[in-house]
Amino acid sequence: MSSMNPLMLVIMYGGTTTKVAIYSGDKDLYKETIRHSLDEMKSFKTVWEQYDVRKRDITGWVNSKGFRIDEFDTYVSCSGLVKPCEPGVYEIDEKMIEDFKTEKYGIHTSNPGCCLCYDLGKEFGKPVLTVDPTTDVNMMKIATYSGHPLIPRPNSYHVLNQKATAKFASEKLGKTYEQANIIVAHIGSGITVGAHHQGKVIDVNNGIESDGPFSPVRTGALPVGPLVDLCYSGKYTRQEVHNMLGVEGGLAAYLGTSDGIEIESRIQNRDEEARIAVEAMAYQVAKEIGARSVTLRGEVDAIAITGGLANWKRVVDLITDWVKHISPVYVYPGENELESLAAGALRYLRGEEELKKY
Ligand SMILES: Nc1ncnc2c1ncn2[C@@H]1O[C@H](COP(=O)(O)OP(=O)(O)OP(=O)(O)O)[C@@H](O)[C@H]1O
Ligand SMILES: CCCC(=O)O
Repeated sequence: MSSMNPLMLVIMYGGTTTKVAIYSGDKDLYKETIRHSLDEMKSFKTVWEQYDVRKRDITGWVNSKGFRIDEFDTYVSCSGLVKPCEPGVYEIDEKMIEDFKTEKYGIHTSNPGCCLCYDLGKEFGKPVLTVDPTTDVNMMKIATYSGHPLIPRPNSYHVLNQKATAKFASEKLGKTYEQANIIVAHIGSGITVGAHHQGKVIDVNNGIESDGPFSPVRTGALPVGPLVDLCYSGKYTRQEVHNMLGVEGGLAAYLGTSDGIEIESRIQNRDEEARIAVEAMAYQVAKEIGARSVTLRGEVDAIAITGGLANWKRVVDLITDWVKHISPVYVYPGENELESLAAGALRYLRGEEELKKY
C-alpha cells in the first residue's frame, strides 16, 4: 500500500440504500448509491438477512468498476449502533462487533453492514476503520433522561452528515464550527435533528425506533399506551413490531411506499391522503427543530436541512415555512458521509490523527 494514497473501499448503510465509493487517497475514483426497494427491504425478517444481498451488491459494483473486492488497502464503514463515543477514527474491533451482533444499542441495518466490512478486512488481512460512530458522548446529561430509569434515551444519529453539514453552514456564516450554533435536520429514510452548540451536538433525537419525527420508513415517537397494547395484543411477534417501527413505519405505513418521487406524483394527481401524510411528516420535523431551538436558548445562527429528502422541494418548503421565524434556513440536499468517512480514515493512515479505542 502507498500510505499516502491508499486504495480504500468506503461503505455507508442507509435504511433504503447502500452508498459505496472507491478512493485512492483523497481522490474518489467511483461513487454510487445503490437503492433497495421497500419491497426488497420488507422481504427480510431481520436486518441480518440483508447481509448476503448487500455483500452481493457491493461486490458486483466493485467488479463493475474493474476492481476486485480483495485488493483494497483499507475497508472503511460507517459504524453500527454503539455506546456513546467521542467523534474520531476507530479500528473496528471484536468488542464493537459483539455490540452490533447482540444489538445492545438497538437494531439498525448498519450493524450487519459493519460486520460485513469487518469480515472483508479479516478475510483479506486488511484494517477496517470507522469514523465518528453513530452515538455521541457530548449530549447534555439532562437530554439523556427519558422519563423512566429503565429506559434511557439513546442518541444514534447521522453523525457524519450532521457534522459535515453544520461545518458547511458555519462556513457560510463566516464562523468556525466551534463558534456557531446550528440546528441540522438530516431528513433521509431516517430523520435526526441535532442542536450543534459551538462544535458539539448537545441534543438530538434518536433516529432509531421511536424518537422524533416519523420518516419515510420509521414511525418516530409513538403514543406509548397504544404501543404497549399493540405489543401485548398477541397479533404480532417482537420482530414484527420492530419492523413496523423501523422499516415499514412512517410514509411507508400510511401510503404503502417510501419513494418520495412516487408520492410527489400522487400528490400532483390530487391524492389527498398522500398530501396530508407528507404535510404531517414536515410538521413533525419542524416541531423537532423548534425543540432544538430551545436547547440553544434561541441563539440559533442557522437551520440546515440535508439528506435525501432535502431534494424534495415540497418537503423543504413545508418545513421552512414553519421554522423560518427561528433563523435563516440553508438547504444541502444529499449527504457527505462517504467523503467524511474517507477523509477521517485518510487522516489516520497519513499519521495525522491517532486511533481512538472503543
Ligand atoms: N428528488 C427527490 N424527490 C423526492 N424524494 C426524494 C428525492 N430524492 C430522494 N428522495 C427520498 O429521500 C429518501 C431517501 O433518502 P436517503 O437517500 O438519505 O436515504 P437513506 O440513505 O436510505 O437513509 P439515511 O439518510 O437515513 O441513511 C427516500 O424516501 C427517497 O424517496
Ligand atoms: C444510525 C442513525 C442514523 C439513522 O437514523 O439511520
